[in-house]
Amino acid sequence: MDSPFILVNLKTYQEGMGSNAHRIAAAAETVARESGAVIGIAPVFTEIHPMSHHYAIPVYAQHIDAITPGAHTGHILPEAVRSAGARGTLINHSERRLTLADIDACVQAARRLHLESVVCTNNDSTSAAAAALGPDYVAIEPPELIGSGVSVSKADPGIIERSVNAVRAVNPDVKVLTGAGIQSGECVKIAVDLGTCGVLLASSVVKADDPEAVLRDLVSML
Ligand SMILES: O=C(CO)COP(=O)(O)O
Repeated sequence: MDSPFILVNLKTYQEGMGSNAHRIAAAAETVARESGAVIGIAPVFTEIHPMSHHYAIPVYAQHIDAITPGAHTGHILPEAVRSAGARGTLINHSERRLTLADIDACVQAARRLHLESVVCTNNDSTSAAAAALGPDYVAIEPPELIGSGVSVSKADPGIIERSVNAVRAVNPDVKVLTGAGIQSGECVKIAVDLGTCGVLLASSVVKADDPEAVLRDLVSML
């Protein structure tokens, strides 16, 4: 198996901005180096460039828009994310839902620009639909557990298992992540044992007093 992948979404939490964001990125770099896990970070757009240039960790955008260069105002151009140094991008996060047509266009734009695509889904049917678009990753996150402090690995392992099976049946090249309430090494181990290649998480790291300790715990059982 590839190295496990821990992707930390800083969202727009106050605790994930400015110097806090850099503290989390530095912690991710340290723990990734120590453990061999791949720890990525998805900061606000304006931090993509500084983070991708200062830290030896992959940096992801939280969203891209399904547009090409031209007359659009206030959109997130995939080419701009790429040139800011992003390794990849989330697409269709629960807090930034897109139409199916736009998800497809975003996956195609990411492929064209050599950006990794992480399409977020809310159940096993949408996981299967997302896999049909051929992204690099599908990330299953039950919306009701996001930010709840209740881990999908413990509260709903069935949705992870069904999504892994659904994605494999449609396109075995697509890797699966899971998220929502992930907070410990045990949560990550359950997710990996169920066939995912890692987790997508936010609050347990972003809001922690000691993000490095939480990251170290997340990779402790791999
Ligand atoms: O939405 C998420 C990651 O993108 C999950 O958020 P929490 O880890 O805060 O539940």
